[in-house]
Amino acid sequence: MSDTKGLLIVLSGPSGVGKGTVREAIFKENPYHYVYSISATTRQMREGEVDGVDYYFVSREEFEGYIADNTLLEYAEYVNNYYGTPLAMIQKTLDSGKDVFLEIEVQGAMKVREKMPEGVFIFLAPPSLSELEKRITNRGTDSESVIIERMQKAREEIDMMQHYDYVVINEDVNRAVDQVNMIIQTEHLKVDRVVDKIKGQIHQYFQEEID
Ligand SMILES: Nc1ncnc2c1ncn2[C@@H]1O[C@H](COP(=O)(O)OP(=O)(O)OP(=O)(O)O)[C@@H](O)[C@H]1O
Ligand SMILES: Nc1nc2c(ncn2[C@@H]2O[C@H](COP(=O)(O)O)[C@@H](O)[C@H]2O)c(=O)[nH]1
Repeated sequence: MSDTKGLLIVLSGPSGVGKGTVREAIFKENPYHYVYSISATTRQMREGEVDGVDYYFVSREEFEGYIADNTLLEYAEYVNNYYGTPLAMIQKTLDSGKDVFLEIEVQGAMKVREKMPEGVFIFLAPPSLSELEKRITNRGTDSESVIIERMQKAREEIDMMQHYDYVVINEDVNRAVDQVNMIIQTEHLKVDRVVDKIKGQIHQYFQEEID
């Protein structure tokens, strides 16, 4: 257990906006500080994806078992598939002082906000809907009908950006990465977090004297 808890960072926004791209760049710059929360999903594995790295790919029955057993922090049904955040690693990682990154859609992010309002909620927005469609299409991972469904969802999701702490427009990846980094730094420096850290250090000092 660390004297300061890690930060829960929720990066959300429509499919194809670039959440994964931005998160990967941030992890590359600072590989030891962050832990990525690997979600469970019932979606078919895409070419190049690895089970246990990109997602835990499970059947609908398995996923419904997680729901029944309450082992998910949140879950949502998105374009005919379940997606959910396993709860077990989140608290353990935050207690160890590391920041946890969740990369999830909007319904799930709002559920996390209810349960863990101390998290930092960042909405990644596209420069325009036409650019979003271009990105999903060029990624080449989804059929035409799925792209239409994802774009329909995107319109609803963009409407929800006002419920986030921060909105970052991902026009240029490097600029978006800088802005997310700046948000994380700012959140780490917030008074209550710094006070908690000092309290933890003082407590540890006396603990060592007592021992
Ligand atoms: N700023 C950008 N400019 C142009 N293309 C981008 C930008 N950011 C990401 N992309 C591209 O857009 C596509 C979608 O990005 P990515 O897979 O990271 O999105 P995502 O939000 O994680 O999607 P999903 O939620 O479906 O997993 C990728 O091909 C990526 O290379
Ligand atoms: N509510 C949750 N949403 C999640 C989770 N993991 C991923 N996602 C989001 O789902 C959509 C579709 O993802 P894709 O990999 O099929 O393109 C996208 O917005 C993801 O961010 C989760 O655990 N919970």
